[in-house]
Amino acid sequence: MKFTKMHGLGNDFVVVQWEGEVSAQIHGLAEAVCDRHFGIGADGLVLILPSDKADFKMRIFNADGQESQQCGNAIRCVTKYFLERIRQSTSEVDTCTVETSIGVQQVWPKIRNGLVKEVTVDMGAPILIPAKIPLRSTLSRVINQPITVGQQQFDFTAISMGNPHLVIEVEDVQHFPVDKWGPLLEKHDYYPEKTNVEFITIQNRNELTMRVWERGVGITLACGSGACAALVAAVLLEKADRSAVIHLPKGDLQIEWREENDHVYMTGAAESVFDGVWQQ
Ligand SMILES: N[C@H](CCC[C@H](N)C(=O)O)C(=O)O
Repeated sequence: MKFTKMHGLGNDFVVVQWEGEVSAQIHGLAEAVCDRHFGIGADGLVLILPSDKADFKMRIFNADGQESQQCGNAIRCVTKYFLERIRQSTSEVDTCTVETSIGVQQVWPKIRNGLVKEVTVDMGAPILIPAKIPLRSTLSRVINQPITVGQQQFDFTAISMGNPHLVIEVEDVQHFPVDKWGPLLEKHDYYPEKTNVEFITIQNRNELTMRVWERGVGITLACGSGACAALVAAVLLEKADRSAVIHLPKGDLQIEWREENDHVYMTGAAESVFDGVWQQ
């Protein structure tokens, strides 16, 4: 199986232009290729498939083998792959559409000398209704509500970007024990399908810093859908404007939540690292 190793701000993926049907074996394959000692090593396996609704279809499988509904960093990577290797676009600005489980998403890359350096993605509208996240709550939406894990109480905001997120504002995210609280919150029984967990410190109304514990992966260097959820949470907390830069350990994402259509737009880099062949 030919693959391309790619990443968005260090959130890394094995990208495969998939031929034929996707069987149940895909879960075991995802786990095997993502293993950082016995496999290729990645946060996820991403398939590029034909689509009758968009230029192509993307499916994302976490390192634990489970499929997710959404992956912002992966959309930027597969857009780069599609435009450079499939369409072989030469224009400075192009656009294409990606079918994901939330529908058809439009993307706008910046192209220099035939190479895609940065991509803007329409990540759709945030979902706040608990039943659609899904989240066990009798509230109409969960903003800054208490959640307890291991005798520790946090205030959290619950958002879906197609995949579930739990956002907590902390004093100093750079020194926060993400590895201690992330796994407990990921599996909290408020979230029947588990959740991605974002910890944020808000510097000002247009700048915040985020670290993430991803569902089915653990600590990753970046989470695109998580950065969208973090901006939405900061706006709902009335501590941020609708456009802000999100600082992640290895780079920034620009996130904008537009009033006119309620959609969240994410802009950031995407890189190819190497091509390879998976023997097993
Ligand atoms: N772990 C996530 C999928 C990957 C999302 C993240 N890598 C992104 O860039 O959005 C989940 O289970 O929903």
